[in-house]
Amino acid sequence: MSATIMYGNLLANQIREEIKAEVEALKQSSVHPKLTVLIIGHNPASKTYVRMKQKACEKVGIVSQVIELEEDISEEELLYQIEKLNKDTNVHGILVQLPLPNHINEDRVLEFINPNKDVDGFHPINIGRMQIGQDALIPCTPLGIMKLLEFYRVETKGKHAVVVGRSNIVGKPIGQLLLNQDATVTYCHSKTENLSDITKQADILIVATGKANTIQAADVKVGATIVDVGNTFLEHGGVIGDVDFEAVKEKVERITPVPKGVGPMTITMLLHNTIKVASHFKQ
Ligand SMILES: Nc1nc(=O)c2c([nH]1)NC[C@@H]1CN(c3ccc(C(=O)N[C@@H](CCC(=O)O)C(=O)O)cc3)C=[N+]21
Repeated sequence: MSATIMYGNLLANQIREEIKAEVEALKQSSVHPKLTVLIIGHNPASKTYVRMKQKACEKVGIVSQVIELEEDISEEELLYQIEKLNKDTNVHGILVQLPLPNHINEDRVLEFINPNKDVDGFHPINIGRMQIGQDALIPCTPLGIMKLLEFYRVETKGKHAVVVGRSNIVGKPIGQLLLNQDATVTYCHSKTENLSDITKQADILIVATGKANTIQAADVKVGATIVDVGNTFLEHGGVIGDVDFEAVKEKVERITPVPKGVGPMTITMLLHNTIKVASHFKQ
């Protein structure tokens, strides 16, 4: 039996068509959805991601503005830029591209964004709302993964979901969303002992370590569903995930590829969150 490859780009394209129609409808009621991205410094990966976000916005008719700020900008100046966007009624979504330079306090910056415009879903208010199951802006990668699991009819209720990686932007929130959908969730991380013993028990395995080859064929259960969140850029071009895809796919029921797996869903959920905010501006 060969695995189903869960192509995020196919579902992403389908959802983007729906979003495009919703943007059209919003424009009919004089709301022009707009996303503003702040990018600080010259991280090449950040530039690539921001360009992808801009292009995706353009394709569905969302206005995208990118504000490029110098690497040595002060935290106060950055907060001032955010404050202007918080107040600007034409701006629906605000995204501060991460990582930030070391001299800037990331927590302070993320908390400064108006939670109702926080299309990344990184504000403590949104994290709290999500945790208690209230309506919230949900982080894009976890939300994209949930949509992908739903599309491929992956049962979560009562299943053992193992999350490898505990970042605030992927690991922690995807575990919470799976729990909210009645999965039994185990978190693993860099200090976990006997990692393989735990990942082998997973019905659903989410791998978000940012390290290539974290998961090999021996680390998965036959028939499992594997979601690879990794995005490591190779020196000579190309991008790979955290899972040894070729070997693992022979053993499992479903697996996401990299590229064309989770990544395109992340960007699509950014568009989704932006029109979610914009639709609140409709009278
Ligand atoms: N405030 C903030 N929000 C983010 O959402 C955010 C961030 N900072 N910092 C960096 C990470 C990373 N991230 C990705 C988005 C798309 C792909 C993606 O689409 N990747 C392609 C491959 C890359 C390519 O084709 O060049 C794919 O998987 O098919 C990957 C990674 C968003 N991030």
